[in-house]
Amino acid sequence: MENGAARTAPAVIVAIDGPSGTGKSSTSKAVAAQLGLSYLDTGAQYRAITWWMVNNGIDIADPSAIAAVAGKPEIVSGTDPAAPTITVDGTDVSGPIRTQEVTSKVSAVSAVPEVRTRITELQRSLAASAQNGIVVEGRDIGTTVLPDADLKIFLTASPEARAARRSGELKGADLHSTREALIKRDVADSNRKTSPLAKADDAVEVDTTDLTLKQVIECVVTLVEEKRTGQ
Ligand SMILES: Nc1ncnc2c1ncn2[C@@H]1O[C@H](COP(=O)(O)OP(=O)(O)OP(=O)(O)O)[C@@H](O)[C@H]1O
Ligand SMILES: Nc1ccn([C@@H]2O[C@H](COP(=O)(O)O)[C@@H](O)[C@H]2O)c(=O)n1
Repeated sequence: MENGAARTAPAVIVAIDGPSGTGKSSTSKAVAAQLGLSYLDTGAQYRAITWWMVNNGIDIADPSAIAAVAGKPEIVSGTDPAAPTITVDGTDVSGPIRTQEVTSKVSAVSAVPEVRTRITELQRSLAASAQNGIVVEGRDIGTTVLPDADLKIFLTASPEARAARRSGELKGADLHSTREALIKRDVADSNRKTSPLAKADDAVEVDTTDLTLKQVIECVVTLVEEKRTGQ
């Protein structure tokens, strides 16, 4: 049985979207592990294709150059929440996709429609093959990738809270520049033409500004369980 959990509940598809640093990855991973579901970090997929573009000398400022090679890299995501993996052409890129260079270029690459089509196909295929269900987190999961998800959550938090979380993670990086970088990425992701960062009309919004991570996880687990029992 997937993730080692003995379950009898029907498969459930959970979409978790929101801006950077709202807690999507931490929450999704923990909820999936707790409920015996698969887990997919779609941001890691966009980061992986960006890493490949940078590594292959593709001009990130030229959408047509990106589009021309969008189908080339083979991106494989492992969906065990206890040990999620991401490879490009067989190489483990879980570390390199978190560099400042990739973070600063990912919004430009993910805005290219050919890239989105390619990555969306991968995401739908992984969701369809998750036997017990899956938690998929990103920016457009509830609106575009899985519009029929059983439960959609949209996480938010103030820019100040998000910057404080991120600078803690980056070992005390400057709070002001971290906040500016987060906002810049959100603006780019929210304003692209194809499948922008957006809350689905039927998503439940959870403001995590004043919640601990544990409280957010409990809140989402409760929402999933209510969905499963038809409450
Ligand atoms: N409610 C919370 N309270 C305090 N810290 C939190 C909370 N939620 C998440 N964090 C911390 O904030 C940081 C960012 O969280 P996480 O990576 O889960 O966010 P994200 O929305 O997935 O970000 P991104 O979209 O940029 O990948 C992590 O260090 C995480 O431990
Ligand atoms: N569904 C998604 C998920 C992510 N992106 C793009 O990837 C970037 C990195 O995402 P992280 O969650 O790892 O921070 C993000 O800024 C988006 O540009 C996306 O477009 N759609």
